[in-house]
Amino acid sequence: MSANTAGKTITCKAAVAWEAGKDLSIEEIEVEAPKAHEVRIEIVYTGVCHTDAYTLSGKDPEGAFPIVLGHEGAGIVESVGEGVTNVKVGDNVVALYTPECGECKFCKSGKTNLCGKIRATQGKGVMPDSTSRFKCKGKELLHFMGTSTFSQYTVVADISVVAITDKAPMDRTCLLGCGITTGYGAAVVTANVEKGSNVAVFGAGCVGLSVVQGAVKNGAEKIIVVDVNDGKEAWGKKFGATDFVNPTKLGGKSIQEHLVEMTDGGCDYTFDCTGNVGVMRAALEACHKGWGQSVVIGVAAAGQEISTRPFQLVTGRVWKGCAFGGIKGRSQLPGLVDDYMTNKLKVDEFITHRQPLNKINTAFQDMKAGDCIRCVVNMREA
Ligand SMILES: NC(=O)c1ccc[n+]([C@@H]2O[C@H](COP(=O)([O-])OP(=O)(O)OC[C@H]3O[C@@H](n4cnc5c(N)ncnc54)[C@H](O)[C@@H]3O)[C@@H](O)[C@H]2O)c1
Ligand SMILES: N[C@@H](CCC(=O)N[C@@H](CSCO)C(=O)NCC(=O)O)C(=O)O
Ligand SMILES: [Zn+2]
Ligand SMILES: [Zn+2]
Repeated sequence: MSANTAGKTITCKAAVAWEAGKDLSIEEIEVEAPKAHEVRIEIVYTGVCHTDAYTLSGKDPEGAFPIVLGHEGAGIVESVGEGVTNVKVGDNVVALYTPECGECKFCKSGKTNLCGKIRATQGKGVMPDSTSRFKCKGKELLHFMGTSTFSQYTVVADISVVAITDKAPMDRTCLLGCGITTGYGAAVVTANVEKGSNVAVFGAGCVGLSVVQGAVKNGAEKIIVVDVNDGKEAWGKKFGATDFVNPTKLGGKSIQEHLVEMTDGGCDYTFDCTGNVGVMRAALEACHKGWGQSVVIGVAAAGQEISTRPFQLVTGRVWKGCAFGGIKGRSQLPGLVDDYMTNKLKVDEFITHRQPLNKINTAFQDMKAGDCIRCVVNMREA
């Protein structure tokens, strides 16, 4: 493909979100060649994340339409624009919605994985030069999170892509583009959970189970999964959780009170993996006085706000949050792929459903059903 298509517009299939709240539509779209410091990727597999559904719902203040959603993708570099040195044609890659330029104030701070270089245009759904590479039926389509993996071909900034070993199966590594890395990184990098800690994880989806996996890796002693779905008890145990609590079955006692009792004063670390602001409050208040830390990972709808008594913070609890687990994609993702390849990181276990591109709306339905951890979409089957 690359010999014939470099420098030309490619026509391919993509799932287009024409408007908020409507199903995606499989369309033929035109994908322009990459400009300087851009990379065109054939997306081979993509996961579907709750954040895609969140933006499609219309509750994302940055969500605009029509758009090509998707941000959990793996594929092969088809062509590169002028000046691209970090990847080459034929490389197996993972798209990064959290880029890493290595040069901006954020990248150089050593304090965060957030990169400022292209965040403004990324949030507006355009490439760094403020234009789109996608067209359908004569209309421009917006990019999503700098990745747009629901297209058979996409164009990303060179700082938004990382090459990984071609020995790793792309139908698994796509999940390192968001869900698994996010939860695992939140435990291992952002919280840096200490050996012997008590940990509570609210919400046992792909993100929460990945937090469990990270807490196990760091030697946590008690790992309590909190979920309203009893079916998640077995999932939590599969990943190494020691306890499970269904907060709706506490006979009127609050979940924070229950966790404080279970842990002799409160958890050392808690994680919100639900996106529910009431849960975020409970997670903070379940922390141990003096040192407990609560990490917000869940994404809440526009207009939602968190609250607690300031006394909770005055008495030493810490409220923080992270995107992509605090992981720097270009520096750290290849290491996670190696951990997967050497059986140190579970990835296969998260895949409960698979769909072809032409059934991507079923993948969204799968995701919303209680028995789905992740659905992987095969982009070559359309
Ligand atoms: N910050 C980031 O970088 C980042 C990355 C990926 C996903 N996210 C967000 O993380 C969240 C989780 O994603 P996911 O894919 O794991 O979702 P998911 O829907 O698969 O899992 C959420 C789990 O929370 C449980 N839950 C719902 N309400 C609850 C409640 N009141 N108390 C306890 N449990 C409850 C559900 O039963 C489910 O098991 C979403 O909000 C998503 O948008 C954030
Ligand atoms: N546009 C949304 C923000 C959504 C959000 O917080 N996204 C996370 C990644 S979620 C992946 O599933 C993120 O990367 N945040 C940091 C950033 O966007 O710079 C809103 O405004 O609510
Ligand atoms: Zn995501
Ligand atoms: Zn940067």
